[in-house]
Amino acid sequence: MTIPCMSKNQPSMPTKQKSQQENPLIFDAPMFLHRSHIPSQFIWPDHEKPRLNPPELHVPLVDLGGFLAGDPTSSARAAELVGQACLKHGFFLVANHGVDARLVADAHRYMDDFFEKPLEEKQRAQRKLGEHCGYASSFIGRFSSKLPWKETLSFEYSAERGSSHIVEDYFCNTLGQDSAHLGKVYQDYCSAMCTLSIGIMELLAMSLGIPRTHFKEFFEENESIMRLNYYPPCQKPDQTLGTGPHCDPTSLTILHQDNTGGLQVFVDEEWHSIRPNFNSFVVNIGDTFMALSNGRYKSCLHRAVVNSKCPRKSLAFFLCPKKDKVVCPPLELVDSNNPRIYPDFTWPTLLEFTQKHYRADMNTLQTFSNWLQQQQKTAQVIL
Ligand SMILES: C=C1C[C@]23C[C@H]1CC[C@H]2[C@]1(C)CCC[C@@](C)(C(=O)O)[C@H]1[C@@H]3C(=O)O
Ligand SMILES: O=C(O)CCC(=O)C(=O)O
Ligand SMILES: [Fe+2]
Repeated sequence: MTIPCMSKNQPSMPTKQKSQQENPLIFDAPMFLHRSHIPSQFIWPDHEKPRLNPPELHVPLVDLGGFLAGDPTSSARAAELVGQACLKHGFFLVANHGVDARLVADAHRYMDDFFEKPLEEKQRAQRKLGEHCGYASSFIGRFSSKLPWKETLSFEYSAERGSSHIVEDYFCNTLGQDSAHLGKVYQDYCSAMCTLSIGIMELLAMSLGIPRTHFKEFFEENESIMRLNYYPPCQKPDQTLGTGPHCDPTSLTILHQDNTGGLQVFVDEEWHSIRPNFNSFVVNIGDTFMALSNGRYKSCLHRAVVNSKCPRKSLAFFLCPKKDKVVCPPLELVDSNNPRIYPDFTWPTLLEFTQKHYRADMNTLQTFSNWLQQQQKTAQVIL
């Protein structure tokens, strides 16, 4: 399958994973802390460098208490707030969300357990080129420039019947039995995120004026991605980024950031910070939901900045539909005034596009749509 040359975002083509010794640039953050400069691969272009003290974005705080208790008035109010946020920038906060505070605290605490392990232990879960699960340190070998100042651990969560131990099994099989406690916490955490996501999907449907079970049923057996983001302190935080500007290609992101701060959203032509709030989750819609809403709601450009004082941690749960689900907006959202914007696709096709052919940024969905239609034309010519 020939891939038309992508923009500069095209990741370096998959090559044999270099061993630690062969790879001249290992992102073992403490190594860099005592150097006066950071490696050039981590220095971002001037127009993308973070600015000091950005304005704060006042993101709507949606209280889910009444909705979760089944109160119709509170549910309608919550749906209205969600809809207003999604028409503006696609970001909102949820409070009284029903997720156990101890579980959130453990999920953060256990991140330290993992990311403070010696590099060779973390590399037991080394992410392979072209795959989306595993441990990655700054994506060395995957991208050749604009490397993010972060380490990540990503793994799959499935709500399908019979997959209730998928996260625990991943930790045990990948990191060994002494990481079983990590697997248990993140299994429970992902299960709580799944429940919260399905509730938010009801509110999104209500806000779009379609049956409240529509998206709930679409995502019932979701096969989602959990990502732990660990941003080590950086001595030149004004020269690099923890996570580059992007829209999430996924459907819905439920993010919990620690009290350090660093999440920024691009609204009204300017980067805005989102103040940390340990008792709430940051929720944003992604490209796949933008396609499901036929473009009514926009997935929003965001990024993460780092600092020189302390590490920053965030937990991102990316809701994704079951592999065989076709991403196609409900008929209520398509008419002569609102023609289809994006082609039908399945999530695995978009995911593979971001893992093998295109570094997710602010144009992923449109670039993917163009690529998919080109592929389909090529296939028709061959047949
Ligand atoms: C499907 C995904 C790809 C990324 C992780 C999830 C959702 C967000 C994507 C990402 C964070 C967008 C910015 C670029 C990226 C490479 C990163 O910085 O991690 C993206 C993730 C990825 O491709 O691994
Ligand atoms: O760490 C953050 O605050 C944002 C991370 C993010 O956007 C992502 O992982 O997609
Ligand atoms: Fe993101």
